[in-house]
Amino acid sequence: MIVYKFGGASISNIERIQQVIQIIENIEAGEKAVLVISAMGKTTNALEKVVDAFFQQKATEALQLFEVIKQQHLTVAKYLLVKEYNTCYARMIDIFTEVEWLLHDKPVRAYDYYYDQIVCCGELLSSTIIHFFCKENGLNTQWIDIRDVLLTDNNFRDAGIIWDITAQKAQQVFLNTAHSIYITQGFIGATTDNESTTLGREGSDFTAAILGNVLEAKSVSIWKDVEGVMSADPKMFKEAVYIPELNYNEVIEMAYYGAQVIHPKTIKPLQNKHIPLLVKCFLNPSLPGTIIHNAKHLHFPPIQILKDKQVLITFQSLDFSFIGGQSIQNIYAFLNALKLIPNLIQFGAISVQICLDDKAEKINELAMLAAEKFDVQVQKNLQLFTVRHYTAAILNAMNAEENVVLRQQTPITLQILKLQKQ
Ligand SMILES: Nc1ncnc2c1ncn2[C@@H]1O[C@H](COP(=O)(O)OP(=O)(O)O)[C@@H](O)[C@H]1O
Ligand SMILES: N[C@@H](CC(=O)OP(=O)(O)O)C(=O)O
Repeated sequence: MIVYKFGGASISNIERIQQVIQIIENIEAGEKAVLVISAMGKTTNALEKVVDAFFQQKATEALQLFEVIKQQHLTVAKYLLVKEYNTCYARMIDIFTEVEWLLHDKPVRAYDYYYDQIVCCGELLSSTIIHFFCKENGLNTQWIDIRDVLLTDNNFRDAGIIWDITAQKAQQVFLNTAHSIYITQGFIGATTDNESTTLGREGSDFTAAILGNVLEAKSVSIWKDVEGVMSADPKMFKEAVYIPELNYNEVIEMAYYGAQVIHPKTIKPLQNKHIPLLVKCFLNPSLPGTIIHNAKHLHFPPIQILKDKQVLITFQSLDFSFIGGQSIQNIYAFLNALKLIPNLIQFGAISVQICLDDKAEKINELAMLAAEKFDVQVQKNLQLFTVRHYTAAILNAMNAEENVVLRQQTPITLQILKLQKQ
């Protein structure tokens, strides 16, 4: 069994979908494969706007925004399909209708619940189109609604996987049937009450890793628009170089510090079962891509990661007492309650500074909660720049940087938090 994940960029237009079909056609005969599909292009962003309008009780606007998404998907299906168009159309109408029914109601539950019920249709639609396009091209694919397999808790928008039931269902669905190529959705799941859930933005990589784990896949490949994992985002750093081989440790660090190429939750399920992760280029499938596995003693180039929209919170004791175990416990309790993960922490005698992603509402809540026990200061509009495996030249250049509010250095990792250029 192999798992392939196709992200939004790989299916963002008709030409790219045609390229993806060639990759699927090249899967070796007799090999079982699960194809995990994300929503096309920026569909999830567009669906988020539908959710916002619906939740603000702007029903007409929500329906209009949804109509645009509908037409875009119908146009793609119409262009790609002839024989299979009617069946595909009927399936798409079912998906549209489910959302439209909901949009005609008034919101009575929490925002996150509606988010998941609406946003999940992006992956349902894209996977339906790809499945029928495979059939149109003579491939005998089987479409699976992942919501019947990947079961989660009801923590909408960041649902937690119920691993044992998911493993059992995945094995029943994907291993006990004669089909060889399955098409399913990334990013979405369902509760045991059949309510749709999502796993967090960009969560399709995680879905591929979950399925790889429970199906004990030979490998998981994620198909991207880059040659493989690079030493930095090539859209931001011209000097970025391709890295042919990485280990799980390095990638988990990169993802944690904000490298956007792989979702941070992807590595653990694969590392736990020693399943290699391949990052491959859909624009040129013959390129080797990057292999991520258990390798030791690798030599890495300097790896640079820029994370925008950071905030620095300084918690200072109210009475000049030292920051000790109890105060740290209090701060961690606040962070845990709000599900906030620090990107950087620095201790002083009577203060502690924590850098976090600027999720405005949660940051305000954190500041309010902590104000009872600390003097709290919040500094916004910051950028976290991390370099792993830095050289002397990089160290000098980073030491010369201006507008730095925090700096941290270990023998491997150098980080500066600086004012974001407006
Ligand atoms: N270290 C890195 N190596 C390669 N690509 C990176 C890196 N950091 C960020 N990226 C960006 O990740 C993009 C691919 O990821 P993404 O667009 O999220 O793919 P998808 O939507 O297909 O999952 C690349 O176009 C690149 O700009
Ligand atoms: N469509 C979802 C899930 C996802 O993983 O997408 P992509 O593979 O395009 O990053 C999102 O945009 O968040």
